[in-house]
Amino acid sequence: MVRTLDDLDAAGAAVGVRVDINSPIDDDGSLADDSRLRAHVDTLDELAGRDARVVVLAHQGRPGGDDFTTLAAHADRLDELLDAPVAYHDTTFGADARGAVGALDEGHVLVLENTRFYSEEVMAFDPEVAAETHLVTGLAPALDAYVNDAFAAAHRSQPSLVGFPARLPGYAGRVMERELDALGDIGSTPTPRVYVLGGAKVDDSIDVAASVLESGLADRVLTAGVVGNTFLHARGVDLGVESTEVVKERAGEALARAEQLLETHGERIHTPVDVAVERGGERVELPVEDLPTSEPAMDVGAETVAAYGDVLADTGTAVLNGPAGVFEMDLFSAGTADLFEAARAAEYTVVGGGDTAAALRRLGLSGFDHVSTGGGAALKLLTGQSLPAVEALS
Ligand SMILES: Nc1ncnc2c1ncn2[C@@H]1O[C@H](COP(=O)(O)OP(=O)(O)O)[C@@H](O)[C@H]1O
Ligand SMILES: O=C(OP(=O)(O)O)[C@H](O)COP(=O)(O)O
Repeated sequence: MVRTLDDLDAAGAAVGVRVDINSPIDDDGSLADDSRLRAHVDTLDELAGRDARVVVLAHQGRPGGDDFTTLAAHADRLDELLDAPVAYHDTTFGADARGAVGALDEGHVLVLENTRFYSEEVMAFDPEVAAETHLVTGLAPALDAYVNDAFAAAHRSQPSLVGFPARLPGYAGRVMERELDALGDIGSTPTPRVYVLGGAKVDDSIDVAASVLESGLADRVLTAGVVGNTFLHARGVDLGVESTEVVKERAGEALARAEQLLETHGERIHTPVDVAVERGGERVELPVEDLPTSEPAMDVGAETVAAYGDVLADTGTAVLNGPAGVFEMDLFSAGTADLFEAARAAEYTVVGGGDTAAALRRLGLSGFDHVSTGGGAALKLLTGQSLPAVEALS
C-alpha cells in the first residue's frame, strides 16, 4: 500500500517532491506547452498551503537532445501557476543545494536543477544502489520526506525516482494517486475490454497488443494510424508504395511479430476497412478493396469509424493510445475526432500518450473517465505490469 499526502505531517517539513514537468521546448528555450506543470499544481499548492518547505526535483529532456535544458523557465512558469512563491536554484545536490533548502521558508517552493545534468540520473539502478548515489546522498540529509508525483516517469529506475524513498519516508502525490487509482488495476475494470491502438510508435503498440491479447486483458484490439496500416500490410493488403514505406520504417522487425499475432489472435484484431488520402487538395476515402494507391494513407475513413463505433458501443472498458491519423492536419483529423468521440460510448474510458493528449486538446475532445499524464508509464500499467518508482514507495 502506498502512503499519500493524507499520511504526511507536512507543517515545517522539508519535502522533496519529484514531479514530471518534462515539456516540449521552443527554439528560444521557452516552454512550448505547460500542461505537465499544470498537472502538479494541486500537489505543490497543497503542500505549500500546509506550510511544508517544498523542494521540487525534475528532469527535462535527455543529454544531447535539443530539449535538454535548465529548469529556470519551468520555475518561472510555476511561480505564475502556484499560489505559493517559487524560486529556482542552479544545482541539485551538494552543500549549495542543501544550503538553499535549509534557507527555504515554510509555504515556499524551491525548484532544483534538472536532475539529468548528473550522469547517475540517466542510469537505471535497484533502489538500494540508487540510495547510495551522489545525487541522493548529497540531498537527502536536507529533506524530511519524499513525495513522488512523477507518474509519467515512474517506469524509470533512476535515483531521483527510486533512491530517495530508501532513505526518507515516501508518499505518492495527488497526480500519482489519481493515475494509480485509474490505471493501477486495469484487470478489474468493466469487460469486455477493448484496446484502440493508433499512432506511429508501431513496435511499442505491437508489444502492447501482444501482451494484452495473450494475457486476456483485451477482448479485442482495434487498430488505426500507422499501427492500423501495419496490421493491414501484415494481413497481405498492398497499401501502395508510400504507405508501405512508412510501415516498414516504423515497424522494422516488429512486422514479423504483427504477422504472428494475426495468426494466433487474428479474429480479435480489427483492421481499418477504409483509409483517407489527399487527392487534388481534397480528402478522399478509399475502401481497402480499392488499394493500392499512390497517395499515403494518412487517416482512417468513416466506414472504419462506424465499424469500430459498433464494437465500442458494447464495450465495458476502452483503452485508447495513439491518434487514428495525422490529426495535426485538418484534412486528416476527422478519424481521430470521430473515433475518440465514438469511444465515449464505452462504460469506462482511459486515454494515454503524449501526442494523444495533445490531439484531445487540439480537437477539443473531452468527457473521458481518465486522461493520463503518462505515455510509457501508462502503457506499462495498462498491460498489467508494475512501475519501479511505485514499488519503491510501497
Ligand atoms: N496514418 C498515419 N500516417 C502517418 N503518421 C500518422 C498516421 N496516423 C497517426 N500518425 C502520427 O502519429 C503521431 C502520434 O503517434 P504516437 O507518438 O505513437 O502517439 P502517443 O505519443 O500518443 O503515444 C502523430 O504525430 C500523428 O501524426
Ligand atoms: O515524457 C516522458 O515519458 P513519455 O514520452 O512516455 O510520456 C517522461 O518524462 C519520461 O521521459 P524519458 O522517456 O526521457 O525517460
